[in-house]
Amino acid sequence: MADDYLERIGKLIRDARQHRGWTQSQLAEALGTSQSAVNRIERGNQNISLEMIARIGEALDSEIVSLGYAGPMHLRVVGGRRLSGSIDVKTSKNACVALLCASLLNKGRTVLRRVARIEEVFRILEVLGSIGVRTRWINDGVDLEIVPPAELDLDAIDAEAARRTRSIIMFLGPLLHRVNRFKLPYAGGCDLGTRTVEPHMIALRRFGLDVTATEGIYHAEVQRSSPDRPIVLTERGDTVTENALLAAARHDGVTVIRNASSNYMVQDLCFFLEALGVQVEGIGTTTLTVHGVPTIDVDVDYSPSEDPVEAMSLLAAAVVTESELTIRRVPIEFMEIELAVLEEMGLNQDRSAEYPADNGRTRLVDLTVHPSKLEAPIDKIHPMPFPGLNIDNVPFFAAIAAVAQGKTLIHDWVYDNRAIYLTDLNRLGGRLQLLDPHRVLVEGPTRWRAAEMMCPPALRPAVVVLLGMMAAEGTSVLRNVYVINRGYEDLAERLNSVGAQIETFRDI
Ligand SMILES: CC(=O)N[C@H]1[C@@H](OP(=O)(O)OP(=O)(O)OC[C@H]2O[C@@H](n3ccc(=O)[nH]c3=O)[C@H](O)[C@@H]2O)O[C@H](CO)[C@@H](O)[C@@H]1O
Ligand SMILES: C=C(OP(=O)(O)O)C(=O)O
Repeated sequence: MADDYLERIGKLIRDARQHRGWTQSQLAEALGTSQSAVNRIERGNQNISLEMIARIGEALDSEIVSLGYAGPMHLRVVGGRRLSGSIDVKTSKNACVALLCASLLNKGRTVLRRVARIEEVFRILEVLGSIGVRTRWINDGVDLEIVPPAELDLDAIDAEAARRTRSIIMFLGPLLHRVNRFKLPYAGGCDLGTRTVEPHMIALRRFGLDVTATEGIYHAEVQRSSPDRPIVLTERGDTVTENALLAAARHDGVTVIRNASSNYMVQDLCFFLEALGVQVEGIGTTTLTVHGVPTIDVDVDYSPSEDPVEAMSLLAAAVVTESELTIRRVPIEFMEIELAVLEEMGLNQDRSAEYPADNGRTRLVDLTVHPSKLEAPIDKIHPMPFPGLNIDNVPFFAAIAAVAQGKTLIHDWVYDNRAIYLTDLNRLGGRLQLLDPHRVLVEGPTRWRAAEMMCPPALRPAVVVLLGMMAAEGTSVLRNVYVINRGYEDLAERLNSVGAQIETFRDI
């Protein structure tokens, strides 16, 4: 961009900011950057991306600089490049959304450290903001502060934001302690086939919540009651376990939850509840005993842990690009089975000594992946609830199997649609055969070729396609990557920092 152009944009931004009555620091906070960066932008001394112009336009609600915010975001990938160096894993989407919902339990101020700046979190923040919860990014946009109002304004709920996430379902647990009657829009999220919320209703009914669903709205009525015996979950699902925990946290008494998920996000939520003064026994097991407290009013400061699925994604990026890459801050307990399978496939990797995550509980390692000659595994790849191979990590095995010698059977029994989207890799030269909606046979190795295509409407398969593009020589285009931004913060920029060449652009 020519310098005078930068200066002109800088002036427009300054005018729009002043028109809004904001200081540079306030704008910086809204953008998650520093005051000095805003100052440089306004003086035209900072190269500024279309992406940043779009975000400023959005923050200032200004037509003048909203030019770049016209359409969906796309990625242009120059593939065939080796990655090198090291990259940090960010905090997990799934813990962050659960903790945001959990903040509704607390009358006090909640601070969550190093929250991933991802679309899924933004949607929940929009919903929280619409019902009167004050949220703001602090410490240069790194941490989140959440301050609830005395009364929530549930009638004002931002239904559009709510419908774009599935996590909104986790409002039910906390809300049943605050209001006797409320409405919530249906939960949305990725298109992965049928994902019922029946297990949530079955668990929460025990606390006196009755929900009828009509025309895209859940109508909730609460006549608070005590579960008189252990709650047995009908599925060992993550968010259903979290919802039961959230309901139990402010239930005046002891609640036992059986067939609970002990997955990473559930553990993070348990640690957070403990910080709120709710004792939880059995963390990491399938029976959780919750000593609820009727009123929670504490100023709490908590650091959610790192994302094992992001760790798996970065590992898969290294494997398909035949790179040597160190992935730092890997929550090893939640990657062990994946790594054991990959070792059997021939992956050459080494790990640092373990060290604690900022929550003081989760164990992390730095993992270095070396270029390896991989063979297809003898047994099929299939997920199980933790401690099994993580359901969200299964799609990454499709990309890895594509570079391994031989045939790998991937069986995603969990989701109706997800395995189907993996066959998008065929557009990039992959040889994947869909045996039925849940099983794909991947034949490797692959001679990748560049292509232009739409993102599949599911987060992990979309990233798998991106990985294929990174492996393919030439320039590929991946269109409409909102679904990736739902779960990954600045993925393109971060991969570029270790040697990828991915450009983000928008239709203007
Ligand atoms: C915000 C969040 O944390 N999302 C995660 C959570 O979603 P969430 O907890 O919403 O997962 P679902 O309730 O949709 O469960 C996933 C699928 O597995 C099936 N199922 C699940 C458990 C079980 O014991 N038996 C069974 O059949 C469900 O019927 C469903 O089809 O868990 C999923 C499964 O780990 C992950 O993919 C999501 O990333
Ligand atoms: C399926 C996923 O998430 P969600 O439950 O948010 O749709 C995922 O993280 O891969």
